[in-house]
Amino acid sequence: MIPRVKICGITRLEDALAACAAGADALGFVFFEGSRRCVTLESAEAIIRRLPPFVTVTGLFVNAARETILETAGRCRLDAIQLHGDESPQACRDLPGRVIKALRVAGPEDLIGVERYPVQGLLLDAKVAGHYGGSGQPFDWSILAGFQPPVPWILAGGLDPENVADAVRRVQPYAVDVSSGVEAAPGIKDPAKMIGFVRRVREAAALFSRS
Ligand SMILES: O=C(O)c1ccccc1N[C@@H]1O[C@H](COP(=O)(O)O)[C@@H](O)[C@H]1O
Repeated sequence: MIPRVKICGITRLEDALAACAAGADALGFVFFEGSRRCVTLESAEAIIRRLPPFVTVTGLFVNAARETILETAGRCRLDAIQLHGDESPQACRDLPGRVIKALRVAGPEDLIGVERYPVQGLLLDAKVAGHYGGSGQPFDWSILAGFQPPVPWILAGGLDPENVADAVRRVQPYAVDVSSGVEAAPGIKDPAKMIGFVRRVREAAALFSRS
């Protein structure tokens, strides 16, 4: 299977269109004021309105109020909601539509009990003190040996064009999610890095399927 690619932390229309041209399957918008990639509702709405069809739009939230998420999801017509804070399984259940729960991972103990989350996808990001995510740090992928959650899972955390092929080959996720690794500066994407990232994912998956 070829992993889907989500490029997260979009703040500008030109970056969104470059990500789509590079072949991203999904784009992510960070609605968390503590992030250097935070986008306003108005900007996100304006960008999303200009996107081509068949590119999925995800909104990222950190411990946000349900009403805030619902309003943002409605106005931006989000296809999926990514919860990147300390949201409980019940908070995930209380949201409509497709929900992705992000988990911060440092060791095998962080993978225990993931089946409690009633979501359509799980995202694994590095656990880094002082960060809810987007740290640009990878975690030790070897802890994923034998990881078989009941829903599709997404690998995130410190991925970039140099390491993503190795990641895909080693852990075979449903999707990969990248933010820092394809940036020129926080919140500013680098078109060449996005092209390289998508290409490496597809090449790695093609090689894997032939071996
Ligand atoms: O990007 C952020 O600033 C951010 C803030 C708070 C929670 C999550 C955030 N980003 C997400 O974290 C992962 C990994 O990002 P990176 O590739 O290591 O930079 C990804 O899903 C980002 O969208």
